Amino acid sequence: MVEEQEWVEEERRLKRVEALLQERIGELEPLVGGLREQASELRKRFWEEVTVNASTPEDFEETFYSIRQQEALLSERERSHQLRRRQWNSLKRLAPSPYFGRIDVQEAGQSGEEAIYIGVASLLGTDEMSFLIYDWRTPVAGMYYDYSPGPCAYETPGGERIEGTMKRKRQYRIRDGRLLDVFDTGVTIGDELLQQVLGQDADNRMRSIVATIQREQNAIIRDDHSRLLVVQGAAGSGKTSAALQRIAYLLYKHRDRLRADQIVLFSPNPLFNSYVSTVLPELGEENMQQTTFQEYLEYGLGKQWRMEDPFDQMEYLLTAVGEPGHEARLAGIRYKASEAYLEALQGYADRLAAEGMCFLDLRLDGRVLIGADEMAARFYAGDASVRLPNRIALLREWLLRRLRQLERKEREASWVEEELDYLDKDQYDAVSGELLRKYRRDRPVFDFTTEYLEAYGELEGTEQGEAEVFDFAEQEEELLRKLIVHAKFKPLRRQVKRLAFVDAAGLYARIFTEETSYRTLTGAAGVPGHWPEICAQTLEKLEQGGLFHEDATPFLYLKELVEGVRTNTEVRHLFVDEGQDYSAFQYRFLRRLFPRARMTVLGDFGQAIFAQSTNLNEADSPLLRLYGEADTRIIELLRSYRSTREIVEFTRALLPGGEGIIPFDRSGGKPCVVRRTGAGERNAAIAADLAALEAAGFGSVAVITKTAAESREALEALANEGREDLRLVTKETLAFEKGTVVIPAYLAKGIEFDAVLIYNASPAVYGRESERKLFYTACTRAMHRLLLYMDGGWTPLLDGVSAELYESR
Ligand SMILES: Nc1ncnc2c1ncn2[C@@H]1O[C@H](COP(=O)(O)OP(=O)(O)OP(=O)(O)O)[C@@H](O)[C@H]1O
Repeated sequence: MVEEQEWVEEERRLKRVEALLQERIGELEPLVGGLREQASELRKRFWEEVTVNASTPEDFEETFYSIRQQEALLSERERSHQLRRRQWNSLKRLAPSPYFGRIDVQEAGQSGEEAIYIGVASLLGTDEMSFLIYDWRTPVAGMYYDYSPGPCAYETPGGERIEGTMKRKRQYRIRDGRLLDVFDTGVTIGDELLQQVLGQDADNRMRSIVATIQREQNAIIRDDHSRLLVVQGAAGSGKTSAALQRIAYLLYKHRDRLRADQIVLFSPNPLFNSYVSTVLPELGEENMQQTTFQEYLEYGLGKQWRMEDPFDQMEYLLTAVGEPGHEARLAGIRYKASEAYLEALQGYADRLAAEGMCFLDLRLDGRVLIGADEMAARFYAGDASVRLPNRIALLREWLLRRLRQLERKEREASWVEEELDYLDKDQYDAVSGELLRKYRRDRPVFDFTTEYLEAYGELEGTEQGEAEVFDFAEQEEELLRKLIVHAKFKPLRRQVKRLAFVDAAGLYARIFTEETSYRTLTGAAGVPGHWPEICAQTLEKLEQGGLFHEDATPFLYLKELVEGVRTNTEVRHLFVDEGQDYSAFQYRFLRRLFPRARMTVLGDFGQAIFAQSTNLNEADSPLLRLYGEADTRIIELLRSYRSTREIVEFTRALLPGGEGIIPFDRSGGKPCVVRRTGAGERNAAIAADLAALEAAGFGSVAVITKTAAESREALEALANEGREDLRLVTKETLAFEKGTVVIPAYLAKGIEFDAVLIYNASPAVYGRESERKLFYTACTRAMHRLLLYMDGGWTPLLDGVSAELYESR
């Protein structure tokens, strides 16, 4: 707290700022409403104000200018409405808590010092020159996060370095215009304030953290130079928070050339999307585009594949341990995630330039019209130096031409005759009537035959009029034949245009059938262990029209090597959250997909629960190779903010190397290990604890299970204990809501709860070393309370944890 005199001054200043804010809001309010009405009125009356007359060239010109003038007026109104509205919005956002920080800085060579107040938007004084509040994203405000009192510096937008001395650093807590606290702070940004913020209950939405951004987080937010920024951060260290503030920063800094839709965030699941969706709007920015990798795969591969999603893959791996084929599947997943496999596919595609392309027959009612062999012959007769996708495009053009020829021939086929007979009168009339109408339009029809000939000639591509006089009925039949065949060939043409004549599945399947040729592809690296079994599993799945999750990206990649690459050059910034869950293969894929984007990857290898995970910051991480070390920056976050000190001390003991994780000093009870005999007693204990936690005011509580199957089991068991109100979260759940939920660990990733109850921490559930990270991920979701239940023995994963770090009951 500060001296009384200073408090009075701060209050006085706050009042002044507030008065100004209210005045500005009052001035803008009618304008914002008024302009919007004017613009919408103008839009409604757009055509009334325009004189439309096209009788003479002069009239036409006048009409043209009249439209242009209206258009210009409208867009000017709309622009100024948008600008005013933005100003008004930011003033409204400032009003309840205009600023949260202040630094007093004396620039080198200047005598006086300036008090720089920092808030979520800027506010100019009445002179329109001086800043009463600086937006937290301005360069000068950056010093607030980067320095403690003493020498400081910042870089102007022009790149000039300004040095000075920070004389004071102060924090405020202002709510609804009332000054609640003022702290002068030293090294870190107000531990007191952070204590208060972190001590609050979990929201059903992520919160903005601008007032308490820590120095190491600020480095992530304001990194302007790296092509690839990798953040390896412990659970709860603020990676997702920093990513969202970074997006807000980028949108502010590059506001004249970067739009929110040019930023894409890949998130772990749809539920997470809803969890983070309010942060940017709270900061006055639009949300970026959000997607999951799975969504992209579905878009890229279309609907014809029954694609396994990552959660089903995870369920299989967790539940089928020890079953035949499990190990091979795991080996397959790891191999298919690797750069070696990506390179093998490239080699395979290169070889296809000379031989081995697979095509699919084009068939009409089961009859081969153009055979795969014919296509292959045509394909390989072409110039071998032309790139594969271009050769496919040439083949496509050839196929379309061939189809046109075949279509013409087909008109004489007997099935057409039959179809003609089956045309009912209505269809008949409709078809011929439609045609005739088309060609008679705007013209009085005196000579039926001439009309007909014209239409016919046009369709045939021949000159009309040369032919002798036709019998109409005969011609009509010919025309109908043409239409019938044309309609019949339509799906074939569409198929060809969509390149469906390329047998992508066959090409992919080949890799798993020809071991010898495959070995030559992989060179010295050879194929992974369990190869014959991996082949059998993959082929079986493909034959069923399915695709394992681990095959989806490689399959799409191979398809694109052959058919042409899809890229998105609009996107400028790509954010990958839970980055440890992406494979080296997927990173290479993403880089190719967004060639003009900078990438920010945030993750925690301690939470690498998927089999294809990537270690983000180890010495030979594939991420370092992605853009090269010179263009890559790695930042490590070790301080964990989410959980109490006791929870962090407990959870870090679960991880080898976890000692490096530093808890933020916020106290709560120790984690509690509850041991009961038998599932019935365990469930009763959970139900009783849930009631106690809710009664204690914890609004967001999660019973975390290992799998979806266990979640269903828990839901039923707890319902039998009288808790029929619990909500089950599944991979289909789209919106995150407060309350008490039952959720599998892998869906709780990235999300937090006031209290977490580990449904069953017995060895039968968490018995394997490979489940350590999943267990760790589940436990680290807790902010204030962590309880673990077991019947019978302990999970061996707790063996290394000192008994001092938890309570037993
Ligand atoms: N500087 C900060 N000030 C206030 N709160 C913070 C700060 N940094 C992080 N937090 C809070 O800590 C919690 C964890 O943050 P976040 O979810 O961003 O961490 P994470 O590293 O993405 O975690 P995980 O990897 O476990 O999902 C959130 O409640 C967040 O608001």
